[in-house]
Amino acid sequence: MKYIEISGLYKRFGDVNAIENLNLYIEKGDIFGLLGPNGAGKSTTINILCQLLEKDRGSIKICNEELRRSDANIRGKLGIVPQDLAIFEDMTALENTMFFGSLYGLRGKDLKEKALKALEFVGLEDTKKLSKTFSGGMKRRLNIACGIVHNPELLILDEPTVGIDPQSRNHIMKSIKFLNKNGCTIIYTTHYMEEVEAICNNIAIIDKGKVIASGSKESLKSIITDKNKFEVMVNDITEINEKELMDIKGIDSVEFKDNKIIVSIDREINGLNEFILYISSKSIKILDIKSKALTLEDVFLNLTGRKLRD
Ligand SMILES: Nc1ncnc2c1ncn2[C@@H]1O[C@H](COP(=O)(O)OP(=O)(O)OP(=O)(O)O)[C@@H](O)[C@H]1O
Repeated sequence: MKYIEISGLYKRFGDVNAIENLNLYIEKGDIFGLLGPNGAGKSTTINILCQLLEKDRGSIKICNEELRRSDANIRGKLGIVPQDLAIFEDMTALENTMFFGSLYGLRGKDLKEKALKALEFVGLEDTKKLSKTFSGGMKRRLNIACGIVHNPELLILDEPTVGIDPQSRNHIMKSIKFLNKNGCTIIYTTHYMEEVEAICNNIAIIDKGKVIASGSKESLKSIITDKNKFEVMVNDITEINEKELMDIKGIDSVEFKDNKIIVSIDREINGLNEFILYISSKSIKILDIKSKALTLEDVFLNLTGRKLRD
C-alpha cells in the first residue's frame, strides 16, 4: 500500500531550486532511505512533509489523503527527529522527553510512563544530569527519545548520526530496526550510504532536488550491472598515477586505500587486462585481486559522475 506519495514537489529559496519536480512514494512498514549529498534537498523535502515548511507547488498524500497545512490528525501520527538537536540543555533527559510528550497531548501518569519507556529504549533511563553535560551521542539519543515518546506510526529522522561515536551509532541503528519491527514506518535521511545499506529496504537517491533513482537496494545496484569492481593489493602504490589509470579504456573509477586500488571496470571492454599491463609496466607486484560487491556509492557515482561525499 502506498503510504506516502509525493508528486511534482517544488521549493525555491531565492535563486536556489532546493526541490525541483520531486516524486517518490513510501510503503507502509518501510525503512525508507533518502540518500543524497549535502545540499541535495533531503531536509527541505522532509521539512515540507512534516509541515515545518510550506511547499511552492506539488502534492503530498498520506494514506491517499492530501496533506493539509496544520493537519492535527497527521501531526499526532508523526515523530520527528530533526537534524539540529531540539533539546533543552538546562533540562534533564526525563524533563525533555516529558516536555515533548506533552506537546503531543500526553498527560499525567501516561506521559511519565511513556517518557521513561522512550528513555529506556535509547539507553538513557538512568541519567539524572542536565542535558548540557551529555556527550554528542547521548544528545542524539535523547533527540530520538523526544521524537518517539508518543509512539508515532511514522518516524522521520534527519541525519540522526552526524558527529557521533560508533557505539551510539550502532545503538541508533538497532533502535530504528526494532521500532520498524514493531510497526513504525521510518524515513531516514543521510549521506552515509553504509547506513542506508545496513537498515533501509527501499531507497530514493536524490541530487539537486530531484530523485535520480529509487527502488530496493538490489534494484538500484542492478542499474550498474555493466560494471565489475575489483580490489587489487600491490606491493607499492606510490608509482601509480590516478590520471594514467583513468585514461585506460573501460576504467570507470579508481580509489586508493592503503596499498589497495579499488577499480571499477566496464564489463564490455576488458579493461582488467589493460589495468594489469599498466601495473606490470611500472614493475609493481600484484599481491592479491578480489572481486568486490557494488555499493550505493557506485550507483551514485555512475548516475552523477560525482561522489556522495567529496
Ligand atoms: N532556508 C533556506 N534558505 C536558503 N536556502 C536554503 C534554505 N534551506 C535550504 N536551502 C538550500 O536548498 C538546498 C537544499 O538544502 P537541504 O538542506 O534541503 O539539503 P540536504 O540534502 O538536507 O543537505 P544537508 O545534508 O547538507 O542538510 C541547498 O542548496 C541549501 O543551501
